[in-house]
Amino acid sequence: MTRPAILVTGGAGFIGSHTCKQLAGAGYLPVVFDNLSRGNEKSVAWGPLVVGDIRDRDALQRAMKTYRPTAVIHFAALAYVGESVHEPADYYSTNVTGTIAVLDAARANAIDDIIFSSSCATYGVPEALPVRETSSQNPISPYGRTKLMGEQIIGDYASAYGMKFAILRYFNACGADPDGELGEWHSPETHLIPRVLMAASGIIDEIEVFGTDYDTSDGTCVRDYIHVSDLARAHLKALMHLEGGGQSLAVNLGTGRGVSIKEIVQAVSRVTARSVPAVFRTRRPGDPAELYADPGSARECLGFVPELSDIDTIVRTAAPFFGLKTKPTRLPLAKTAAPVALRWLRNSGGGSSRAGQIR
Ligand SMILES: O=c1ccn([C@@H]2O[C@H](COP(=O)(O)OP(=O)(O)O[C@H]3OC[C@@H](O)[C@H](O)[C@H]3O)[C@@H](O)[C@H]2O)c(=O)[nH]1
Repeated sequence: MTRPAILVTGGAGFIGSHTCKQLAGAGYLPVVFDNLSRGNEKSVAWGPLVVGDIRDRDALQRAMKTYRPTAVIHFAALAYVGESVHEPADYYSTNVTGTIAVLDAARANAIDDIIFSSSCATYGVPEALPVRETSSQNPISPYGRTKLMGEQIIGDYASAYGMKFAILRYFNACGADPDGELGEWHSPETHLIPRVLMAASGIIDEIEVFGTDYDTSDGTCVRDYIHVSDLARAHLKALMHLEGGGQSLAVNLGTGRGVSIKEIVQAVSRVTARSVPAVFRTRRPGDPAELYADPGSARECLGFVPELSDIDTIVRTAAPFFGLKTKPTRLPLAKTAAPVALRWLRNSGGGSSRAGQIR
């Protein structure tokens, strides 16, 4: 029996690749559509790779005509808050124009089910904690605005053209595949947990902690860290929800628990038995002091509960990718994870721009 194909834009990226692995495990064929500008070709291992840019409407059409996907999971985007402030044109072009092109291609091919990567960045500085889906969305960065616009455009397409959507608002994605087949490597790497691990392993000299004077329990920023394999599983649940005739929805994907930067540094030190050199800096512009989700809607609507998102498990799964051993664990970590990660670090220059090639 042929497996139903799912078009996964951005499937060579961090969350996209972990989702492809789970899609394949559940009997789907993930067809990755990615321009490899930030994704990694080595992360595409569970289905075909179409190298193309989401703004290239012809390439999208060709991919859909070739593989006949039954749904689209749309990850492809630029996703650095700081960069979006300095390069808004790139962000509006890729994240907004690109999303419209993906939706138009889906519509032209009678694909009704759309799963969209959104972000807690759409809420801006939250009016209350935990952040509920009904909280007002006032993004404070161009990145956050592009994601909110994406949500609104999808909503309008759904109303007018009979499409159905699952908008998933991620909190802080982190960790790595527990089997050691996939990891987190962004280039440049700006995210907290990978950088703390890089400081622990000596890849960088120290972790810079941005702000120690916030109104939080220990003065550092608090975030809701959710394991990437949990996020991937939520996408699978969202897909099955839509396939089963479920209604369109927009839900937070978080744990409901806030963790401070200091607690992250302590966890890395504890789990890897390494000291983590840290220096304290002034606040990073645009950082809300505290962000954590109310995870209730995802639980009620999708039956989704995180399973790997305690901080020690997050650190244990991510650490091998930075050449770090961890204290004994129940998780079956693959022995090959560290060399793969180190190879990625050396080759972090990234991919090519062979628009529209299908392999
Ligand atoms: O080197 C660092 C990196 C980060 N941090 C701090 O650690 C916290 C987490 O920062 P990260 O950059 O990992 O993540 P952020 O919370 O800024 O945004 C993240 O979550 C929302 C998503 O939509 C964004 O795409 C993602 O980057 C922030 O308070 C940040 O200032 C440091 O103190 N030092």
